[in-house]
Amino acid sequence: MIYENAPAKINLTLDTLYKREDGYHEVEMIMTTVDLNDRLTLEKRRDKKIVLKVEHRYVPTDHRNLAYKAAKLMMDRYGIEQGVTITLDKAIPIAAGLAGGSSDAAATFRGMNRLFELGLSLEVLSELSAEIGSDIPFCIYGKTALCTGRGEKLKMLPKPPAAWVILAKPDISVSTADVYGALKVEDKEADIQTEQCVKALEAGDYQMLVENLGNTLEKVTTEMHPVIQSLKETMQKAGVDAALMSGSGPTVYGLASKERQAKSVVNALKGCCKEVYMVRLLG
Ligand SMILES: C[C@@](CO)(OP(=O)(O)O)[C@H](O)COP(=O)(O)OP(=O)(O)OC[C@H]1O[C@@H](n2ccc(N)nc2=O)[C@H](O)[C@@H]1O
Ligand SMILES: Nc1ncnc2c1ncn2[C@@H]1O[C@H](COP(=O)(O)OP(=O)(O)O)[C@@H](O)[C@H]1O
Repeated sequence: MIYENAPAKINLTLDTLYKREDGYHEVEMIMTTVDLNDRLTLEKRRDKKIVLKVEHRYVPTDHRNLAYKAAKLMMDRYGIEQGVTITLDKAIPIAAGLAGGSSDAAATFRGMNRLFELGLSLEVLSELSAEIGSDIPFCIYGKTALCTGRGEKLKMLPKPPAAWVILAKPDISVSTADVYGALKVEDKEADIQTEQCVKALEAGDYQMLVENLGNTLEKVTTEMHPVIQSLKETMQKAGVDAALMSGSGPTVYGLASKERQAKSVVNALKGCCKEVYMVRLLG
């Protein structure tokens, strides 16, 4: 039996450059992992089936699940003659902008590689995984990276300085495709400081980092769901060092350097958001 951890990610930056001929957006974004993890176990089966066990109302257990897709792709590509039972224990909120499904898929790629002793490098897994999702290559490594192209081209970066992350997931689901679909040129007015953010990571400068977070999709999703703005304001009033929406949303995260500060942000969110997590940056 193989165990794999699937950590959530947050976007420190997300800049959309232009819409490409293939319908995807060319992006430039810095992502890092946080200590909120789905857990997976993988076991071989004698038949050729992929059996996925997940106890969650909104998570499919068939070919629509990204972990299922990852297992199927590995079996087809590497001619694996046995099947696999994957047990998935979800902790990351669904359709939240935290790449839960992508991270599960990445963990499945790594797990299948180990279970069937394929000896593939993370680089090979990362390249293969781009066939089923733009965020999965990043999740294969699960560290801190500058992601370009449609998100699949990676340049690894130093991990961010230690900090607490408060995640607030409002009770709504957001489709990534809908958010990208609603993006207009005017939404790009916000200047996203990718380069400054890279420099802050290279210098290990927390203050510089929190001053240079940004996400072009925040405006788009906030127009659909104004609750995002109010969560951000609640966090700011409670004294976070920075607050931002992650990915296509709707999760808003706040960064805090001190534990006491993070706890008071969690308290301030009571009553306005049911799903709140206080975790650490992993990077
Ligand atoms: C916004 C981000 C930021 O990290 O994440 P989430 O909010 O989903 O966590 C990603 O760009 C999401 O990546 P991922 O969720 O893997 O997207 P995919 O499955 O590849 O694509 C879903 C849909 O989003 C749109 N899409 C995705 C990526 C991209 N660079 N441009 C796009 O326009 C396309 O309409 C595509 O059909
Ligand atoms: N392993 C998975 N975990 C969660 N959702 C999944 C998974 N595989 C496929 N999905 C589907 O993908 C959608 C978005 O998944 P998720 O990765 O949680 O969101 P996001 O891309 O915003 O981080 C969900 O609505 C769900 O139906």
